Amino acid sequence: MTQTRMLIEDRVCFFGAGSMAEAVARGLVARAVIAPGNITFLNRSDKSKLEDLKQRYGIPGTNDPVEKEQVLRTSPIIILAMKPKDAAEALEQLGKLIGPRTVIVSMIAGLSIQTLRSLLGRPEQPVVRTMPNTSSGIGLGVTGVSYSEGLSDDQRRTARLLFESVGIVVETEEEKIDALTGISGSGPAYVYYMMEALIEAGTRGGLTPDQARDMTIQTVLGAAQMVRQTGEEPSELRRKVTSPNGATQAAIAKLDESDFYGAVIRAAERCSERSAEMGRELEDKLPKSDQA
Ligand SMILES: NC(=O)C1=CN([C@@H]2O[C@H](COP(=O)(O)OP(=O)(O)OC[C@H]3O[C@@H](n4cnc5c(N)ncnc54)[C@H](OP(=O)(O)O)[C@@H]3O)[C@@H](O)[C@H]2O)C=CC1
Ligand SMILES: O=C(O)[C@@H]1CCC=N1
Repeated sequence: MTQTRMLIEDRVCFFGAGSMAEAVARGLVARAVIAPGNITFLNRSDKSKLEDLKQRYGIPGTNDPVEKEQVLRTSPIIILAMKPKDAAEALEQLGKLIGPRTVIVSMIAGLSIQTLRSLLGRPEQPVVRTMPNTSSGIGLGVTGVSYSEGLSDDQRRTARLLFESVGIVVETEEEKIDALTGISGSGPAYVYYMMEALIEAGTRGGLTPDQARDMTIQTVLGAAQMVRQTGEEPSELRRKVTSPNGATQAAIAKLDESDFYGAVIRAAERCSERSAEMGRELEDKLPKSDQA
């Protein structure tokens, strides 16, 4: 039997098997970018999660310390997918296992390339810092990407392909990744929050929960597609909904009373700031001599 050639033939390990690792891996497998057998999930304790991932996507995983070490030693691409609070310990372990050509792809919010390399104890390791979002799981992700020096063209291409296969990629200077986190990394949560409120308003108005949900989904999808397909600015499209002295104008006035527009901007800015703070908290774990 001939095997289909995949876009990525290298083995990829997700160091961490939570929401974000699952979203990216699910997209990669669904789009036949990489064979499930060439991916490995690693976690610490949650064996049932690994079994569930194996069943749903055919991707193997382990939380056995000896097997984990073996996978980390031999994977040419390792995607860091643990929470920032767990990163220092994991990177200290990882630094002792990898070779100089292993590509480390980090999805960890706030963690700079420099701090990451210092925590690994490998100042020249090829590193790709990314900020994806969970919509990668359905091929509609947005991923910000920054590269360290020392990556070959092939390594860059493969890293880019990992995320391009599950959405759009925005290559940017590393300083902009925290700002990007405030828009696209966390952005889905703001949209879901607004959807929660719309569903609640619908049910308060007498619609069934299912009706309110379906209407809210289609409204958000339709509005996003309108911006994309018409090429018009959101402000212009909003104007077209808003009849003078009509119902929308009354609704927008209510939003303005609560400074909705300002609140969204402040939320995105606070998110970016928090991302940078988390990075500094990780930097503080380094010996003083290694801190920037
Ligand atoms: N969720 C999101 O929308 C986004 C998240 N990110 C970033 O992605 C990263 C992961 O987030 P998320 O997926 O939400 O987190 P989750 O809590 O869902 O998953 C974290 C995973 O890391 C594992 N883990 C922690 N320490 C270790 C270790 N030493 N060895 C092996 N596995 C370990 C956990 O295993 P166990 O459960 O067994 O302890 C768990 O599987 C974070 O750094 C976050 O900043 C970036 C963009 C968007
Ligand atoms: O909440 C967090 O810290 C991560 C970063 C972007 C989305 N989730």
